[in-house]
Amino acid sequence: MYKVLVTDGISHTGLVSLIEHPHFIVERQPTLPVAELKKIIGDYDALIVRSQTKVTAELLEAAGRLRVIARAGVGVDNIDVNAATRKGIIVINAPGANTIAATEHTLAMMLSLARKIPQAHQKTAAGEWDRNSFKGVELYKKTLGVIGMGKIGTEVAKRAKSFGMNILGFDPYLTEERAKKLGFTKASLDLIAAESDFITIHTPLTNDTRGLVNDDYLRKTKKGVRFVNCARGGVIDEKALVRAIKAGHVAGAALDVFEKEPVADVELLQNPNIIVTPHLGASTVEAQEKVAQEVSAEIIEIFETQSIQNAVNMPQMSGETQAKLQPYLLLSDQMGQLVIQLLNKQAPTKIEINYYGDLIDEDTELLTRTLLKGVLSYHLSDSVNLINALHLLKEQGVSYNVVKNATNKGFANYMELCVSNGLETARIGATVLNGYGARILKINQYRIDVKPEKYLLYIKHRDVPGMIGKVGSLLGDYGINIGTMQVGRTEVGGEAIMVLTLDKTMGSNVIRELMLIDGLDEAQLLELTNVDSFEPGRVEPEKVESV
Ligand SMILES: NC(=O)C1=CN([C@@H]2O[C@H](COP(=O)(O)OP(=O)(O)OC[C@H]3O[C@@H](n4cnc5c(N)ncnc54)[C@H](O)[C@@H]3O)[C@@H](O)[C@H]2O)C=CC1
Ligand SMILES: O=C(O)CCC(=O)C(=O)O
Repeated sequence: MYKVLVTDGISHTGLVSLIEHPHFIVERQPTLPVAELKKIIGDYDALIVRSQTKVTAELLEAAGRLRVIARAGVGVDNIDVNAATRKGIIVINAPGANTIAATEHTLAMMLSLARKIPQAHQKTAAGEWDRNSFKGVELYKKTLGVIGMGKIGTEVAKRAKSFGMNILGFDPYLTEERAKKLGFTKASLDLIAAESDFITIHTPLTNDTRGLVNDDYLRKTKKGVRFVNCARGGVIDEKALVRAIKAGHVAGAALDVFEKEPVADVELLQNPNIIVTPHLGASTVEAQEKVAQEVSAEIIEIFETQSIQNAVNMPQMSGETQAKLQPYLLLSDQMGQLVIQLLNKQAPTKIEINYYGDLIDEDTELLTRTLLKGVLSYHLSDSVNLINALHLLKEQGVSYNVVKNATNKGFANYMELCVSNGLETARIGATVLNGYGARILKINQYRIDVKPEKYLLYIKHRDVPGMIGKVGSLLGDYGINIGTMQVGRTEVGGEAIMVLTLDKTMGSNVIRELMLIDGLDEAQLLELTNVDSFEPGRVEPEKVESV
């Protein structure tokens, strides 16, 4: 028998297939703090949560037999996916099952904002008959800027169009053709700011989208613009939003999600031009049944047939293949993450993967998917997984090609990932060294030898004396410790690169200062999401991995 623990408010009807299944015992608990959950989690094989339960690394330490964590929804930001992956626990979600609920909530919020319905309700319910204070605006013939044209963004835009709105959409994966086909205009963020009367957010919260709507962006928006956020708190800088509303530049905002939930910020809650709901986007009977049905079916499938549909991390592999490919999986994901950052975070149109050495005799499908997932996850976040990476690639119109080369590159195994957007190309080559672990051996045309770490500083410069000292001393001035440093060049005195591993992140001000160094052409902080940051004082033993 498999024991499943269900926390948070998950639909009973949606769980019926699991409850009635002879091989499963389902037990329910209310939302529990980590300390309480820790005491019981060791008894369970699967855990089903919504967004309130925090599935932390600390909790997972106590989860001795847990094989599956199911998020009855889309965003898995309440789950430490890296910690789960490290423990070999599959994390699944239900993408798409709450799209309509979140879409309709967004429209309800937009209409409520336009017509001040919550404010009018409050006054009328209190016994006042005030017909003067609540004059609204129409959506008809207004421009709606949609930031994030994935499942929800697209559905919102379709419905807003039927209100007679003009739609401007921004998404790195939105093509002119798709926008045209749907009757929208593909726009830049700046065009959305300049033209929109309403702006709605539908992106996940990523390094790129955190604080996307900040003071700078708000300054570029049209006076009187109204914001809706039913995606993730943190994409809009709440303090900046309140400032812009108080200054009379932004007319109002409708927020379902917040930087910190439950929200307690009185500046937000008591502002007469801001309306709020407590993260209700997915809270419909239908969506809750559907997300619970989807994760129940998936849990049954995983335990009964070992097949996985919507794994957010990686599928469980068995036996020989797992042992052979395991050392390359993390590296492949890291290569994907790095290459897209080197491509200046532009969506790719073409990807080429080359395998050399021992790898050409293996079934590299899983590595290919992991490399592609690494590339796509920069923009698609939790929506992309090993199962759907190829499908999403096709959907986004990105071509990819895999080549197994009989020649070797002087290493027992070697992988090269090359990504292009039609104008620029970025390339990463890497290997797993027997006894030493993963190494990045090539960035674009330059040879290097770098162990992947959380923060990598990539610098392009002229190969002239003194460059290393200038960079090192500037970082020292900011208290940024350098872990390792590597240089690579194609010819003496020509172009060169420097790659430094850093013990902590750095601000854009440091990058700006680096760029002032004579002979330094480019400086970029590359960040890996699947590596823990270095803790000062901790000596990292070299991992001995078999290839
Ligand atoms: N309020 C609520 O209860 C709910 C909130 N959500 C949240 O809504 C968000 C969107 O969900 P879906 O549409 O299902 O996901 P999706 O993966 O289908 O769409 C997300 C889109 O955002 C785009 N994107 C990523 N980075 C971007 C950037 N920097 N600028 C512009 N676009 C960018 C991606 O390319 C993708 O097309 C997620 O964060 C999800 O967790 C989803 C359901 C309910
Ligand atoms: O479970 C919920 O109500 C939250 C839904 C959500 O935010 C998501 O699916 O990403």
